[in-house]
Formats: sequence, C-alpha cells, structure tokens
Amino acid sequence: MISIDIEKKLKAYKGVDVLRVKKDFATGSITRITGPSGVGKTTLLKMIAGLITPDAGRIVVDGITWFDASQKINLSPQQRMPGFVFQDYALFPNMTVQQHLEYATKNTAWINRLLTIGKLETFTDHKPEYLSGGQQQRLAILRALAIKPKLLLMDEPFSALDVKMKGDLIADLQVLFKEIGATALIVSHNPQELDRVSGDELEVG
Ligand SMILES: Nc1ncnc2c1ncn2[C@@H]1O[C@H](COP(=O)(O)OP(=O)(O)OP(=O)(O)O)[C@@H](O)[C@H]1O
Repeated sequence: MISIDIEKKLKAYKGVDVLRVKKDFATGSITRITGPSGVGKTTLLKMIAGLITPDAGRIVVDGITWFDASQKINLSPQQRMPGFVFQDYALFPNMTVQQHLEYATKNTAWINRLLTIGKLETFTDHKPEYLSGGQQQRLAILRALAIKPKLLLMDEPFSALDVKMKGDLIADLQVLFKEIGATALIVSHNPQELDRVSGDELEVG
C-alpha cells in the first residue's frame, strides 16, 4: 500500500497555487492520473520519487516512511528507487539501447525479455539519436522496468506510440507488473488509453 498525503506550493500556476494530494494506492494496482496541463501531475510523481520535496505531509510505502515533514524524514531517490518514465524520456545520449538496460541490471534473460516486449531486439546497438520517437519512448519504459521496481511512476509513457503498438505494449506491461508485483501510477491525458487496465483514477487539481 502506498499512502500519500502531501502539499506543495507550486511556482507560477494561475488559479490553483497549492497542490494537495491525499490518496492510498493498493499494492499491485494501476492508477491513471489525470488533470489539466500545469496542475502538478509531473510534480506529484517527482515528489513520490524524492526528486522534489513536498512542503508538508507524509508518504508511506509498504509501512516504510519515505517522507514525513513533521518528523523530518526524507529518503533519497536512491533509497526509494522507483522506476521512473520521464515525459521527455531522459535517455543517455552516449549509450546504446543495450547499455541503457545493462546499466540498470545484469540479468540478461530479463533484458532480452524486455527488448522483445518493447520490440527493440534489432536496435540494441543504436544510440537514442538513431531511434524514432516511439522507439525512444519504449526504451525509457524498458529502462524503468529493468530494475524490477515495486513502484513505477510513468509520465505520459505512451504519447509517442501508435494505437496498435500501445495496445500490445499495455497488455504485455500488465503481465510484467503482476509478475514483479509493481504498483503503477500513470499520468495519461488519453481517457481510452488505460480503460481496460487501470482500476483507479486520481484527478489532480
Ligand atoms: N520544484 C518545484 N517546486 C514548485 N513548483 C514547481 C516545481 N517544479 C515545477 N513547479 C511548478 O509546478 C507547476 C505544475 O507543473 P507540472 O509539470 O507538475 O504540471 P503537469 O500537470 O505535469 O503539466 P503537463 O500536463 O502540462 O505536463 C508549474 O507551474 C511549475 O512551474
């Protein structure tokens, strides 16, 4: 169970200037996070990952306090180690597809399985600049999964994929999430995208 009750004053957002989120996520659940542009969806994911510090509140994951403003507990991103798919992918320009995955894990069988799921088997020696937008996005997803994270934070992870690729990938990811026992929080603007897999929705703002 992931229990979040946090507040953060946002810089320069008209109308709503404080982001408040109070929500419990069941272990193994997939939640779609929605809300208008600029409301703080990315900021929320980054606060959970430990990349941005909330002003107040608590984050408790499986009984472990990751953040507590009043008790001054704030685990580092390395201690939290979620899988994170950034909206702009944040790939390493000088690393090939294979090196991105090997940087995260030494488990070759797992790497090969991820490459198959992401349909990147024939691109293992390509660097990001020689990949299409959709291939880069799939690599960002595979890299996040390489560490078999218990928590996956995904920021618009399917925005560059065509409908068929997206459908296939989401079906495969569902199986993988179950297998590794991951809880997923997925920011998505597209209402149809996660209809069949996401049991829950969190509307921010
Ligand atoms: N570290 C930070 N501290 C406070 N405010 C921040 C911080 N980083 C970003 N913000 C502000 O938070 C607001 C929301 O940005 P954010 O990227 O979280 O929105 P979003 O809902 O993900 O938007 P979009 O759907 O367009 O990606 C912005 O106005 C931004 O200036």
